[in-house]
Amino acid sequence: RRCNLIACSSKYVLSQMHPMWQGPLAVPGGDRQSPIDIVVRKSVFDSELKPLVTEYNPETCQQIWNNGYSFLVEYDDTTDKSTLKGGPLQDKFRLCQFHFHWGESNAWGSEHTVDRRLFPAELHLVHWNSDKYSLFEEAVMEDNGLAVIGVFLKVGKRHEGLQKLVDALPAIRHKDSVVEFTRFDPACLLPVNIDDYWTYHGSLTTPPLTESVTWIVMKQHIEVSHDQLAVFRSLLFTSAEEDVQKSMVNNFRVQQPLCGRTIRSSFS
Ligand SMILES: NS(=O)(=O)/N=C1/NCCS1
Ligand SMILES: [Zn+2]
Repeated sequence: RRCNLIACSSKYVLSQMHPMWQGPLAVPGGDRQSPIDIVVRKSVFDSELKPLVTEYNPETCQQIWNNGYSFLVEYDDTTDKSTLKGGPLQDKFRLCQFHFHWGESNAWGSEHTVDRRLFPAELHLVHWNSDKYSLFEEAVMEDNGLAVIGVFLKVGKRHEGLQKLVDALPAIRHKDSVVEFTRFDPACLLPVNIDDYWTYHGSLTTPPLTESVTWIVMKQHIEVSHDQLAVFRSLLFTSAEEDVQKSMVNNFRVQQPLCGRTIRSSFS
């Protein structure tokens, strides 16, 4: 408890040293960092939470690229074509990208956990508040700037919708590689039931780590095959020019102190 208080009370918290980010990253505030463990019995049912409304337009899908930490599928967010509203959100949020975090083995890889349960991977669909701001870069600095949907992945049957994305990965094996990627509907990656979720106020889990995120973590996971996940692990953190090639695995942040935050659930 004491160590948590130190982490929460200090003006700056040093996020876990991470080789990819060359040393500790001080983040402002530090009392609403992510990811966290979701302790189910401590979450509070909120009957005011509405169903989530996603309206994704596959035509806004543009490219897929390896940013040296994960791979991102990027969407045209110059207009309100792919949006998220409802749930805990007061405003309309625009989809800008989605990406994943995963482990070197199926035993771990997710950033959030549920009662300490780890999943082999976690999908993040990143949206910014287009009612209040005009650019992601602006929204990322504001309390109510971002909304990220987290979906856990479990190893099981092959995910047909994911395969188009998996087939594109060999073309972006190295850091900074990018290929055109169009007409992909991210709704196919959502679980059947999107009405059951946990929500809390937190931060980005990769730079700039700003405390601007309303997290919406789905209770229901999706299934992908072992082979599909293995292709994620065939990506590299390193660029083609580097001598030593490093497999892109374990690209998750260590969990952060809850600092007294309440996690609400949309289900009882
Ligand atoms: N993993 S995450 O979605 O919380 N982090 C991000 N950093 C920049 C855009 S999304
Ligand atoms: Zn993420």
